[in-house]
Amino acid sequence: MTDILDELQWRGLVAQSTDETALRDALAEGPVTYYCGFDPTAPSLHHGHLVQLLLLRHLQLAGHRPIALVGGATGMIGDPRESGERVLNTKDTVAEWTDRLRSQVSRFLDLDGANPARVVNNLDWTGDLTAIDFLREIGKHYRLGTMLAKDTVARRLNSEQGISFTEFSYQILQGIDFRELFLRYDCTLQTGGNDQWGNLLSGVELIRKTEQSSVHVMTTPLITKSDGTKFGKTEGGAVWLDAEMMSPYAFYQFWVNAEDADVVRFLKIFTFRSRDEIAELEEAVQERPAAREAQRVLATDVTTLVHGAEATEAVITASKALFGRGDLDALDEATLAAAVHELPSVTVTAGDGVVDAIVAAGLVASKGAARRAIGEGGVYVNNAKVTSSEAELDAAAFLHGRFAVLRRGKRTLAVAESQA
Ligand SMILES: N[C@@H](Cc1ccc(O)cc1)C(=O)O
Repeated sequence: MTDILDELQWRGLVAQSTDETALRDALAEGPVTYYCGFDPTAPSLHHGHLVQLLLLRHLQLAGHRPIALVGGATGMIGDPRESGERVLNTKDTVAEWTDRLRSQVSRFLDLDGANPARVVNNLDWTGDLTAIDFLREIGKHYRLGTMLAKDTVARRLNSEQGISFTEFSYQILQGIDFRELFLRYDCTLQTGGNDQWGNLLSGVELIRKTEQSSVHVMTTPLITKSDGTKFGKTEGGAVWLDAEMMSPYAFYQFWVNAEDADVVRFLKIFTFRSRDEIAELEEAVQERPAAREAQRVLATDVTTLVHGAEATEAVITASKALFGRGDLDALDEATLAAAVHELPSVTVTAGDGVVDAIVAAGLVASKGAARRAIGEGGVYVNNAKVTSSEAELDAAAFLHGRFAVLRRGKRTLAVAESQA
């Protein structure tokens, strides 16, 4: 069996760790209990959390014991971020989002078997902690100099806005969590994004001081794109894992649009494909980039992982149908709505001319160009070739009474939406 740390390093999932040799030995010796925390700062996890979930899963598949922590307590405080002080959410909101995250993370881990995952909420041990106990029993172990030197704190301290005592204290809460999980479950490894380094060490130091034990941390690198733009930025903000916040169709599109220069790196990080499979896909990128095989594997695997096989199949069927390789009539309304959601759109009334619609949708520059395109046989409504410049979008053209898919040539799409 390959060394799991080697495997994770090969995948590009490791940025830094405490004593690498000791960690490697610990992972080789037997099952290690490890954890990663997720704060309810939104109703859903996103692409950044996905990296952490994959790391948890890889370690679980290698026989180790995961704990996914949801931050019912830390979510009420807020991890200091560079952009400034957070607005506190109500306790009800935090509780609701914590529940949602709990069920989301559970889907990525095996809750049964020989090394089942646990899902815990840090409110269970932080909720009843009194201010006096917090200051006497925990606060005494924290040196102000160390706390102030933490990257995120230092940056905020030097910003115009500064940092509240509330957010400044966050690192202690995360330290308490690691110690609690160490005491309860013999958890000896915490993982997280590289921006979490300071928070991870908080627990390492607390456990060293109060339990005279040494534990490990390991971080994942920030995922970057080769063109320098931010990974995971879409029109709707983040790449959400919740199907209500980002349709599986849009989710699939995000991955299938990965650049050739990024796709192999993303396959290693976001899929469970083997070295051989990835080597083959790498060759495909070099030899047949236009076929986008690697991108399709990436998008299919990640969408299947997050939304399941059935939703993924529906997405693939829909995107084929949009481009004329399948039956648009067969798509259910929700799938079709998701599929046309990101297309340029024009609102029309039944009876409007195709020429006007494709001009308004931006598929052609002018009415003259529209007539020429139709004359050349390059305009389609719902995949049927338009044969006359006089053609109209009659009521029957609107799928589910709502959408007519307009296409210019092979690839350029728009949607005409029927006025309600
Ligand atoms: N601070 C982490 C979340 C977290 C919360 C509690 C923990 O014990 C660990 C991690 C983040 O913002 O991503």
